[in-house]
Amino acid sequence: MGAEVVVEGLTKSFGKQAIWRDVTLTLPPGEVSVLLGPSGTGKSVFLKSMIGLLKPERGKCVINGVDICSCSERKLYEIRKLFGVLFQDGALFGSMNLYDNVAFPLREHTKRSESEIKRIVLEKMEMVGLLGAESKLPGEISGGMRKRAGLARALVLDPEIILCDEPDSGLDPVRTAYLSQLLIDLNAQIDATILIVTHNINVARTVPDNLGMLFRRELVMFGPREVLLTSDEPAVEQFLNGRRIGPIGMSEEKDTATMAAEEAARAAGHHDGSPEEDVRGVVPQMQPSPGLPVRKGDRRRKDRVMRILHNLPAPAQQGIVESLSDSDRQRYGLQRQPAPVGRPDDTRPLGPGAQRPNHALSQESVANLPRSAWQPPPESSPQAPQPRPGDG
Ligand SMILES: Nc1ncnc2c1ncn2[C@@H]1O[C@H](COP(=O)(O)OP(=O)(O)OP(=O)(O)O)[C@@H](O)[C@H]1O
Repeated sequence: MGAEVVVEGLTKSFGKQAIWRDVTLTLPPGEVSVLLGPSGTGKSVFLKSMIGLLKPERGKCVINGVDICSCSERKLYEIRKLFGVLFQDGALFGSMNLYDNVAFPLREHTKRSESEIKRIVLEKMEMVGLLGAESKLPGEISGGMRKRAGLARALVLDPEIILCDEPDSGLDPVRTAYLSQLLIDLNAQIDATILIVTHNINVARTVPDNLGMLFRRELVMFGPREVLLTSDEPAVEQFLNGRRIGPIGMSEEKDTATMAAEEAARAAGHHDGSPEEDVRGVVPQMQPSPGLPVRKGDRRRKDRVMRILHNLPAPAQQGIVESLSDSDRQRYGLQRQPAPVGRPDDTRPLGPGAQRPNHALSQESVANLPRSAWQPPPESSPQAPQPRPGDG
């Protein structure tokens, strides 16, 4: 199982420029998480801080009991071996063919023989669908192939934690879907903890177990994907829907006068090309390809989320409960829920022509949810995590 990453109160600035402050989140072991955020909010800086390439001024990032923000260089070197990182552009060496690029970390960090290296390199290249392209130079292949080669290289040291910086950048929607599938398949195969940084809403909606967003130098939220996907937080709603109307502006945030002027223009009938439909709401999560094992992280995640279900906002509860299979419902002792009803108290204005998602739980449904922290049946999941203090 992948390692847990516990980030507490992390704060980073460059000189006088504050990037983000007091970021606290946990990447649960073996689960897939996505971090969203407008351009320039410091998502890449966050990834670099997690592997100790940048030093935050305050806070901790604890992996296997080691705080990588304050540990020795030697410890950091050891901890870094747990990571596989897919950088935005693949970060391949332009003068090396794909085989040598993928073999690089093995030659650099291990004492493996060339025949062992060959076995591992070919195995990972097969995993990402690049077998046969070993002798190509990075300049001779497409952007999607470069990403996959970067992923193969990130995998050769059998990482427990995989960080992906905008794996979709420069890829068309179809290649992005294939790459997303590859990451979910990988998670099913090796149970690694995965963090993906992206702007891609489709990836955010369909891939992760957990979803968070950076905005205005803070982590707006981080938790089960259903919480963010059904959130009424204006910045989240604007970002998910890709609208101009809202607190996010061209240079990250808007002043109130600009927001008021945009609202007035909209009210006067100006259509700015933003999508009519509100895409918020929980959609089915991407599953591993047929024939692959089920994701262990998925089971652990469901158990974890059911323990904290009663603490989550009602729309998120609704999304979680609706996505449970019949056998899940049995496991958690849930009755089939009656059809959801709309939320009468939500009267905030929506974008032009947008529909409010109908995702609130009825009072009767809420009454049917477990009232106290749920625990996995001991005989069916002996290794299920125990509730932690504060979970419920
Ligand atoms: N080494 C550095 N020195 C000084 N400033 C930096 C450094 N690295 C990043 N920054 C600044 O930190 C801010 C956040 O950059 P970062 O690349 O993390 O944003 P991002 O959210 O990943 O953006 P995008 O989505 O456009 O890739 C930017 O203003 C950038 O100029």
